[in-house]
Amino acid sequence: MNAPLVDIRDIWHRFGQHPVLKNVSLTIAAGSYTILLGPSGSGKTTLLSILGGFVNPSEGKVLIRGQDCTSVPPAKRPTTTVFQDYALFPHMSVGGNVGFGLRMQGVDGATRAAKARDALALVGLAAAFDKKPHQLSGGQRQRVALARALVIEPAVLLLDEPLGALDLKLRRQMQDELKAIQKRVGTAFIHVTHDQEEAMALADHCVVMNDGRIEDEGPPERVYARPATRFSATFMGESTILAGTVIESSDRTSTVTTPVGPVSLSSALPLGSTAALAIRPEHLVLGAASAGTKLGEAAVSDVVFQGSFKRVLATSVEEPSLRFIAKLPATSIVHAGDRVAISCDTDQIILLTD
Ligand SMILES: Nc1ncnc2c1ncn2[C@@H]1O[C@H](COP(=O)(O)OP(=O)(O)OP(=O)(O)O)[C@@H](O)[C@H]1O
Repeated sequence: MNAPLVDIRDIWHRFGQHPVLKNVSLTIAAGSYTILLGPSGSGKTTLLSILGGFVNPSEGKVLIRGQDCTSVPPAKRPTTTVFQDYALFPHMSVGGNVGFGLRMQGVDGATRAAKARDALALVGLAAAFDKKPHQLSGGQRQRVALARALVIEPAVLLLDEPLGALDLKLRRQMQDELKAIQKRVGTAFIHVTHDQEEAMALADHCVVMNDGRIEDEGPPERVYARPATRFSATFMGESTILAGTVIESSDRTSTVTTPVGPVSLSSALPLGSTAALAIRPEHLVLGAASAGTKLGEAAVSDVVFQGSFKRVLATSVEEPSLRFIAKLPATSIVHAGDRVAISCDTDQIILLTD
């Protein structure tokens, strides 16, 4: 197997007494798009700052291309960071901004201008070379920041909430562009966000962080379909969670008591252990009799039309603290106040390990 481009080993980080990263290890493959996803305070930015050389970890190592970079200052390591506020120089032209890093490296003016033009072309802004940052839109300024980072050809590009300042529509547009640019240049991107849709749209490799630890990591399709933990199942997309105890177990099957009655699974689990089951919204069936697992009756509390589908919230009649979250076709006829039978395809029940 090829050595990873970035190898993060056993990182702990404390601000004062407070540990914000707790034994984080992670490898990043060359050419990959990695998303660090997690709620506010989970340690994403701290990890990115350690990768960029802005923060020295309390313990652990960062190797880039096999070299120990843990204590190497930002300008001397093969990484560049794109910050959320872009940090463009307002008095300098777009071309000057993009060529700035090369100027710091002592590259001559003609080469700088040529490389800055190429980098601007790469992000679709060739015509903006002589403009000033204030003449550009938010999305364009974001692309200038990206060109400025890419022009110095880093091995790893670090992006801290790069789309955070954009409105939702532009944000989704820029996601497509970011992904296309990353594939074009082939540089490894490591991108911090708390937006799970952004993670699913962009990542080859998604790292779910919670309270200073990595909860789950893998291709977003895998993290979504088979989340490793309960946190991952609720943070990367939504789930209905049923918690219970294993009351029957054989070589290949188990039965778990849940607030809505016993549920059989095709996995062997230790008798008496606790289990959490997650069901994705698109796998819940409302109303119509289903051949799958019956989950009792529920009262529909809210129906939200979302264009291509309806998001339905319903409260279990058997266990009022249990809330079902379902996603139904936009044409479904369902109203708040309806009482419906709930079921799901047994094969789609996700067993969570924590
Ligand atoms: N310079 C600092 N001094 C003290 N505590 C800090 C410092 N920077 C971050 N923290 C704390 O470390 C924890 C992790 O912060 P971090 O910014 O890494 O999280 P995050 O997941 O990136 O969150 P957000 O999405 O809000 O930026 C938080 O509890 C934060 O308050």
